Amino acid sequence: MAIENKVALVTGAGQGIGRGIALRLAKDGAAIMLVDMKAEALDAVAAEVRALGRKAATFVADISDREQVYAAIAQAERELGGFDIIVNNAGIAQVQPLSDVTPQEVDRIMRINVQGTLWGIQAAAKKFEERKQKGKIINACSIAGHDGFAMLGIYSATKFAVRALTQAAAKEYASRGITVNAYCPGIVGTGMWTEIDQRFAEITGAPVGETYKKYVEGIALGRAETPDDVASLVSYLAGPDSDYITGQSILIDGGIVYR
Ligand SMILES: NC(=O)C1=CN([C@@H]2O[C@H](COP(=O)(O)OP(=O)(O)OC[C@H]3O[C@@H](n4cnc5c(N)ncnc54)[C@H](O)[C@@H]3O)[C@@H](O)[C@H]2O)C=CC1
Ligand SMILES: CC(=O)C(C)=O
Repeated sequence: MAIENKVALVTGAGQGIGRGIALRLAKDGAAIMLVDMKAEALDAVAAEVRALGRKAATFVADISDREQVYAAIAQAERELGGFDIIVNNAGIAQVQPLSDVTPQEVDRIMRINVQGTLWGIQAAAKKFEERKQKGKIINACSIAGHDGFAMLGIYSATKFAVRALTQAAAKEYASRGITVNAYCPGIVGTGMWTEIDQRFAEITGAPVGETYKKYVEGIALGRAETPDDVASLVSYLAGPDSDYITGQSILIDGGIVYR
Protein backbone atom coordinates (compact mmCIF):
# COMPACT_ATOMS: atom_id res chain seq x y z
CA MET A 1 0.00 0.00 0.00
CA ALA A 2 1.29 3.36 -1.13
CA ILE A 3 1.25 5.18 2.20
CA GLU A 4 1.24 2.37 4.74
CA ASN A 5 2.33 3.48 8.22
CA LYS A 6 2.09 7.17 7.29
CA VAL A 7 0.02 9.64 9.28
CA ALA A 8 -2.26 11.97 7.32
CA LEU A 9 -4.23 14.91 8.70
CA VAL A 10 -7.32 15.99 6.76
CA THR A 11 -9.23 19.19 7.56
CA GLY A 12 -12.93 19.53 6.79
CA ALA A 13 -13.07 15.75 7.18
CA GLY A 14 -16.57 15.62 8.66
CA GLN A 15 -18.36 15.49 5.31
CA GLY A 16 -18.13 15.84 1.55
CA ILE A 17 -14.75 15.87 -0.16
CA GLY A 18 -12.79 15.76 3.13
CA ARG A 19 -14.60 12.61 4.23
CA GLY A 20 -13.93 11.02 0.82
CA ILE A 21 -10.24 11.88 1.04
CA ALA A 22 -9.94 10.55 4.60
CA LEU A 23 -11.49 7.21 3.64
CA ARG A 24 -9.33 6.89 0.51
CA LEU A 25 -6.08 7.65 2.38
CA ALA A 26 -7.13 5.10 5.01
CA LYS A 27 -7.64 2.51 2.24
CA ASP A 28 -4.16 3.46 0.99
CA GLY A 29 -2.80 2.46 4.39
CA ALA A 30 -2.50 5.68 6.41
CA ALA A 31 -3.62 6.47 9.95
CA ILE A 32 -5.88 9.51 9.81
CA MET A 33 -6.26 12.59 12.02
CA LEU A 34 -9.70 13.98 11.18
CA VAL A 35 -10.19 17.70 11.80
CA ASP A 36 -13.43 19.68 11.52
CA MET A 37 -15.64 22.03 13.52
CA LYS A 38 -18.39 19.39 13.70
CA ALA A 39 -17.61 16.89 16.48
CA GLU A 40 -20.41 14.41 15.72
CA ALA A 41 -19.58 14.24 12.03
CA LEU A 42 -15.94 13.59 12.93
CA ASP A 43 -16.88 10.69 15.19
CA ALA A 44 -18.94 9.09 12.39
CA VAL A 45 -16.07 9.34 9.88
CA ALA A 46 -13.59 8.04 12.48
CA ALA A 47 -15.78 4.94 12.87
CA GLU A 48 -15.69 4.45 9.08
CA VAL A 49 -11.88 4.75 9.04
CA ARG A 50 -11.55 2.21 11.88
CA ALA A 51 -13.91 -0.17 10.03
CA LEU A 52 -11.29 -0.14 7.24
CA GLY A 53 -8.75 -1.40 9.78
CA ARG A 54 -6.86 1.89 10.16
CA LYS A 55 -6.19 4.09 13.15
CA ALA A 56 -8.26 7.29 13.40
CA ALA A 57 -8.20 10.23 15.78
CA THR A 58 -10.36 13.35 15.82
CA PHE A 59 -9.69 16.97 16.67
CA VAL A 60 -12.35 19.68 16.75
CA ALA A 61 -10.84 22.89 15.39
CA ASP A 62 -11.59 26.05 13.46
CA ILE A 63 -8.84 26.22 10.86
CA SER A 64 -8.98 30.01 10.73
CA ASP A 65 -7.43 29.98 14.23
CA ARG A 66 -3.68 29.47 13.85
CA GLU A 67 -3.15 28.00 17.31
CA GLN A 68 -5.87 25.40 16.79
CA VAL A 69 -4.22 24.22 13.56
CA TYR A 70 -0.84 23.85 15.31
CA ALA A 71 -2.58 21.99 18.16
CA ALA A 72 -4.26 19.58 15.72
CA ILE A 73 -0.91 18.64 14.18
CA ALA A 74 0.72 18.20 17.58
CA GLN A 75 -2.16 15.94 18.60
CA ALA A 76 -1.82 13.86 15.41
CA GLU A 77 1.84 13.27 16.19
CA ARG A 78 1.11 12.35 19.83
CA GLU A 79 -1.89 10.12 19.20
CA LEU A 80 -0.94 8.48 15.90
CA GLY A 81 2.83 8.37 16.30
CA GLY A 82 3.94 10.57 13.40
CA PHE A 83 3.00 13.19 10.86
CA ASP A 84 3.65 12.86 7.12
CA ILE A 85 0.81 14.34 5.06
CA ILE A 86 -1.55 17.29 5.50
CA VAL A 87 -4.62 17.87 3.35
CA ASN A 88 -5.78 21.45 3.86
CA ASN A 89 -9.27 20.71 2.58
CA ALA A 90 -11.66 22.74 4.77
CA GLY A 91 -13.23 25.75 3.11
CA ILE A 92 -16.48 27.62 2.70
CA ALA A 93 -18.33 28.97 -0.32
CA GLN A 94 -19.88 32.38 -0.75
CA VAL A 95 -22.39 33.38 -3.41
CA GLN A 96 -22.63 37.14 -3.59
CA PRO A 97 -22.48 39.65 -6.44
CA LEU A 98 -19.37 41.83 -6.15
CA SER A 99 -21.57 44.93 -5.90
CA ASP A 100 -23.18 43.69 -2.66
CA VAL A 101 -20.36 41.97 -0.80
CA THR A 102 -19.57 43.44 2.64
CA PRO A 103 -16.24 43.79 4.47
CA GLN A 104 -17.42 41.24 7.04
CA GLU A 105 -18.19 38.67 4.34
CA VAL A 106 -14.82 39.21 2.65
CA ASP A 107 -13.04 38.94 5.98
CA ARG A 108 -14.78 35.69 6.97
CA ILE A 109 -14.03 33.77 3.77
CA MET A 110 -10.46 35.08 3.59
CA ARG A 111 -9.83 33.97 7.17
CA ILE A 112 -11.08 30.43 6.51
CA ASN A 113 -10.06 29.70 2.90
CA VAL A 114 -6.81 31.67 2.71
CA GLN A 115 -5.50 32.04 6.25
CA GLY A 116 -6.76 28.58 7.24
CA THR A 117 -4.80 27.05 4.36
CA LEU A 118 -1.75 29.17 5.19
CA TRP A 119 -1.74 28.04 8.84
CA GLY A 120 -1.95 24.43 7.68
CA ILE A 121 0.98 24.89 5.28
CA GLN A 122 3.05 26.76 7.87
CA ALA A 123 2.36 24.42 10.77
CA ALA A 124 2.97 21.28 8.69
CA ALA A 125 6.28 22.58 7.31
CA LYS A 126 7.44 23.47 10.85
CA LYS A 127 6.53 20.03 12.14
CA PHE A 128 8.32 18.29 9.24
CA GLU A 129 11.41 20.40 10.00
CA GLU A 130 11.25 19.60 13.72
CA ARG A 131 10.95 15.90 12.91
CA LYS A 132 13.77 16.19 10.29
CA GLN A 133 11.69 14.50 7.63
CA LYS A 134 10.16 15.02 4.22
CA GLY A 135 6.44 15.59 3.85
CA LYS A 136 3.49 16.23 1.58
CA ILE A 137 1.29 19.32 1.75
CA ILE A 138 -1.90 19.16 -0.32
CA ASN A 139 -4.34 22.07 -0.57
CA ALA A 140 -7.94 22.44 -1.76
CA CYS A 141 -8.10 24.77 -4.73
CA SER A 142 -10.91 24.71 -7.35
CA ILE A 143 -11.74 25.45 -10.97
CA ALA A 144 -12.52 28.81 -9.35
CA GLY A 145 -8.79 29.08 -8.62
CA HIS A 146 -8.12 29.07 -12.37
CA ASP A 147 -11.10 31.12 -13.65
CA GLY A 148 -13.09 33.79 -11.81
CA PHE A 149 -16.77 32.75 -11.59
CA ALA A 150 -19.65 35.25 -11.60
CA MET A 151 -21.41 35.47 -8.20
CA LEU A 152 -18.49 33.50 -6.73
CA GLY A 153 -16.00 36.34 -7.10
CA ILE A 154 -14.62 36.48 -3.59
CA TYR A 155 -14.64 32.69 -3.35
CA SER A 156 -12.65 32.63 -6.62
CA ALA A 157 -10.22 35.18 -5.18
CA THR A 158 -9.61 32.91 -2.19
CA LYS A 159 -8.87 29.96 -4.47
CA PHE A 160 -6.51 32.03 -6.66
CA ALA A 161 -4.77 32.84 -3.36
CA VAL A 162 -4.53 29.15 -2.49
CA ARG A 163 -2.85 28.56 -5.86
CA ALA A 164 -0.36 31.35 -5.13
CA LEU A 165 0.39 29.96 -1.67
CA THR A 166 0.86 26.50 -3.18
CA GLN A 167 3.45 27.80 -5.66
CA ALA A 168 5.30 29.96 -3.10
CA ALA A 169 5.38 27.21 -0.47
CA ALA A 170 6.63 24.68 -3.04
CA LYS A 171 9.56 26.98 -3.81
CA GLU A 172 10.32 27.73 -0.15
CA TYR A 173 10.24 24.09 1.00
CA ALA A 174 11.58 22.14 -2.00
CA SER A 175 15.13 21.99 -0.62
CA ARG A 176 13.77 20.26 2.48
CA GLY A 177 12.07 17.51 0.48
CA ILE A 178 8.59 18.85 1.13
CA THR A 179 6.24 18.93 -1.86
CA VAL A 180 3.25 21.28 -1.99
CA ASN A 181 0.43 20.74 -4.47
CA ALA A 182 -3.29 21.45 -4.80
CA TYR A 183 -6.32 19.72 -6.28
CA CYS A 184 -8.85 21.75 -8.27
CA PRO A 185 -12.25 20.05 -8.44
CA GLY A 186 -15.17 21.21 -10.57
CA ILE A 187 -18.78 20.64 -9.54
CA VAL A 188 -18.87 18.11 -6.70
CA GLY A 189 -22.26 17.12 -5.32
CA THR A 190 -21.66 17.92 -1.65
CA GLY A 191 -23.30 20.09 0.99
CA MET A 192 -21.33 23.02 -0.39
CA TRP A 193 -23.15 22.82 -3.73
CA THR A 194 -26.53 22.48 -1.99
CA GLU A 195 -25.73 25.82 -0.33
CA ILE A 196 -24.46 27.41 -3.55
CA ASP A 197 -27.56 26.33 -5.46
CA GLN A 198 -29.83 27.63 -2.69
CA ARG A 199 -28.10 31.04 -2.65
CA PHE A 200 -28.32 31.34 -6.45
CA ALA A 201 -32.05 30.61 -6.12
CA GLU A 202 -32.44 33.37 -3.50
CA ILE A 203 -30.46 35.95 -5.47
CA THR A 204 -31.48 35.25 -9.07
CA GLY A 205 -34.92 33.69 -8.62
CA ALA A 206 -33.81 30.51 -10.40
CA PRO A 207 -35.73 27.44 -9.21
CA VAL A 208 -33.90 25.39 -6.54
CA GLY A 209 -31.78 22.76 -8.28
CA GLU A 210 -31.57 24.72 -11.54
CA THR A 211 -28.10 26.25 -11.04
CA TYR A 212 -26.51 22.93 -10.07
CA LYS A 213 -28.20 21.25 -13.07
CA LYS A 214 -26.95 23.98 -15.41
CA TYR A 215 -23.37 23.69 -14.17
CA VAL A 216 -23.42 19.88 -14.40
CA GLU A 217 -24.74 20.07 -17.96
CA GLY A 218 -21.60 22.05 -18.83
CA ILE A 219 -19.26 19.20 -17.83
CA ALA A 220 -17.72 17.48 -20.88
CA LEU A 221 -17.69 14.03 -19.28
CA GLY A 222 -21.42 14.33 -18.67
CA ARG A 223 -21.81 13.85 -14.92
CA ALA A 224 -21.25 15.62 -11.64
CA GLU A 225 -17.99 14.95 -9.81
CA THR A 226 -17.94 12.81 -6.66
CA PRO A 227 -15.71 13.04 -3.58
CA ASP A 228 -14.15 9.73 -4.72
CA ASP A 229 -13.07 11.35 -8.01
CA VAL A 230 -11.25 14.05 -6.02
CA ALA A 231 -9.84 11.54 -3.54
CA SER A 232 -8.17 9.58 -6.38
CA LEU A 233 -6.03 12.60 -7.24
CA VAL A 234 -5.28 13.33 -3.60
CA SER A 235 -4.24 9.70 -3.13
CA TYR A 236 -1.73 10.14 -5.96
CA LEU A 237 -0.45 13.45 -4.55
CA ALA A 238 -0.06 11.86 -1.10
CA GLY A 239 1.89 8.86 -2.38
CA PRO A 240 5.43 8.28 -3.69
CA ASP A 241 4.41 8.26 -7.38
CA SER A 242 4.02 12.06 -7.23
CA ASP A 243 7.39 12.73 -5.55
CA TYR A 244 8.65 14.73 -8.54
CA ILE A 245 5.61 17.05 -8.71
CA THR A 246 5.54 20.28 -6.72
CA GLY A 247 3.85 23.67 -6.90
CA GLN A 248 1.03 22.42 -9.13
CA SER A 249 -2.70 23.11 -8.78
CA ILE A 250 -4.14 20.24 -10.77
CA LEU A 251 -7.57 20.43 -12.39
CA ILE A 252 -9.86 17.43 -11.87
CA ASP A 253 -13.21 18.63 -13.17
CA GLY A 254 -14.44 16.25 -15.87
CA GLY A 255 -13.78 18.90 -18.51
CA ILE A 256 -14.86 22.42 -17.51
CA VAL A 257 -11.72 24.53 -17.40
CA TYR A 258 -8.87 23.71 -19.79
CA ARG A 259 -5.27 24.73 -19.04
N1 LIG B 1 -18.05 21.02 -3.71
C1 LIG B 1 -17.43 21.49 -4.78
O1 LIG B 1 -18.00 21.51 -5.89
C2 LIG B 1 -16.04 21.99 -4.70
C3 LIG B 1 -15.36 22.15 -3.51
N2 LIG B 1 -14.07 22.63 -3.49
C4 LIG B 1 -13.33 22.80 -2.24
O2 LIG B 1 -13.20 21.54 -1.59
C5 LIG B 1 -13.19 21.72 -0.17
C6 LIG B 1 -14.25 20.83 0.47
O3 LIG B 1 -15.51 21.16 -0.09
P1 LIG B 1 -16.85 20.33 0.20
O4 LIG B 1 -16.55 19.02 0.77
O5 LIG B 1 -17.66 20.43 -1.03
O6 LIG B 1 -17.52 21.27 1.31
P2 LIG B 1 -18.59 20.93 2.45
O7 LIG B 1 -19.18 22.24 2.84
O8 LIG B 1 -19.48 19.84 2.02
O9 LIG B 1 -17.66 20.41 3.65
C7 LIG B 1 -16.72 21.25 4.24
C8 LIG B 1 -16.32 20.75 5.60
O10 LIG B 1 -15.38 21.68 6.12
C9 LIG B 1 -15.73 22.04 7.45
N3 LIG B 1 -15.30 23.39 7.74
C10 LIG B 1 -15.77 24.55 7.20
N4 LIG B 1 -15.16 25.60 7.75
C11 LIG B 1 -14.28 25.11 8.66
C12 LIG B 1 -13.37 25.71 9.57
N5 LIG B 1 -13.25 27.03 9.67
N6 LIG B 1 -12.62 24.90 10.35
C13 LIG B 1 -12.74 23.55 10.26
N7 LIG B 1 -13.60 22.92 9.44
C14 LIG B 1 -14.36 23.70 8.65
C15 LIG B 1 -17.25 21.91 7.49
O11 LIG B 1 -17.71 21.72 8.82
C16 LIG B 1 -17.49 20.71 6.60
O12 LIG B 1 -17.47 19.51 7.31
C17 LIG B 1 -13.40 23.21 0.06
O13 LIG B 1 -12.16 23.85 0.26
C18 LIG B 1 -14.04 23.69 -1.24
O14 LIG B 1 -13.80 25.06 -1.47
C19 LIG B 1 -13.41 22.97 -4.63
C20 LIG B 1 -14.03 22.83 -5.83
C21 LIG B 1 -15.39 22.33 -5.97
C1 LIG C 1 -17.52 25.12 -5.08
C2 LIG C 1 -16.59 25.37 -6.17
O1 LIG C 1 -15.41 25.47 -5.99
C3 LIG C 1 -17.13 25.48 -7.42
C4 LIG C 1 -16.32 26.04 -8.46
O2 LIG C 1 -18.21 25.11 -7.67
